[in-house]
Amino acid sequence: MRIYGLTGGIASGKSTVSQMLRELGAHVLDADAIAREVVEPGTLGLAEVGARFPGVIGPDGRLDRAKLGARVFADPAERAALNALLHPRIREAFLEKTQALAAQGVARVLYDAPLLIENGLHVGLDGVVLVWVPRDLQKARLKARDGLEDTGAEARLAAQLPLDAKREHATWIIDNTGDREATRAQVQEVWRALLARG
Ligand SMILES: CC(C)(COP(=O)(O)OP(=O)(O)OC[C@H]1O[C@@H](n2cnc3c(N)ncnc32)[C@H](O)[C@@H]1O)[C@@H](O)C(=O)NCCC(=O)NCCS
Ligand SMILES: Nc1ncnc2c1ncn2[C@@H]1O[C@H](COP(=O)(O)OP(=O)(O)OP(=O)(O)O)[C@@H](O)[C@H]1O
Repeated sequence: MRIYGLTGGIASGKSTVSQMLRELGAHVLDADAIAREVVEPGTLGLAEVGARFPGVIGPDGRLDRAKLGARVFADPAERAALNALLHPRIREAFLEKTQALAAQGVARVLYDAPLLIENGLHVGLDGVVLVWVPRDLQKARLKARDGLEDTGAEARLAAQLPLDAKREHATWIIDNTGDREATRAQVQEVWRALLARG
């Protein structure tokens, strides 16, 4: 089975591209979704996060994501601590899901992961698709989508490698500056390239 990375940055348009790829028949595994599964109520992941970050589990027993986000995006050391707890679990769940797809005979899978390159996970993959936008547009879309003030948006952008620095690791770059149809045309082209590789 071939494994491709699908990356970008916060609010660069990965989910938009991933949805378009799914419509074309691609299998996409979503790291953000896996990151939620590993802290579902009753998991060891949630227990460990609750022990390290007191007060982030709400009265309903669920993770208060806004509270934890405010803490970790404001402080690199706190973020590193959360990453150390969750990234190995996310990685393990990704490998399990990939193996299950391989056992079903699926020919290729894309791993949609915002921190793919930051975490060195692009090394050894069959290729990397980067969803790129200029930084000012990335910030504007982030603020609009998440209702963030400038400081909050800057803190989140600072937690990731700039998209411009990710370009050198990309096999294909999808420029998501234009409208959705302009992006869809590029997605179709990349999908054809993936199919051509077998
Ligand atoms: C801090 C948390 C609780 C905030 O939750 P929230 O629902 O507000 O955001 P969500 O999970 O949807 O993430 C939104 C975006 O933030 C960015 N982001 C999330 N975590 C991180 C991180 N540790 N470092 C840098 N950027 C991050 C990504 O671009 C992601 O797509 C959550 O993001 C989390 O648990 N992060 C740690 C796990 C992780 O690294 N996830 C990223 C994918 S592996
Ligand atoms: N081509 C586009 N034109 C206009 N708006 C867009 C376009 N692509 C995405 N958006 C909007 O920009 C925001 C970010 O897109 P999306 O959620 O796909 O990004 P993402 O990379 O998956 O983000 P995250 O990693 O933070 O979850 C969303 O509000 C989305 O509706």
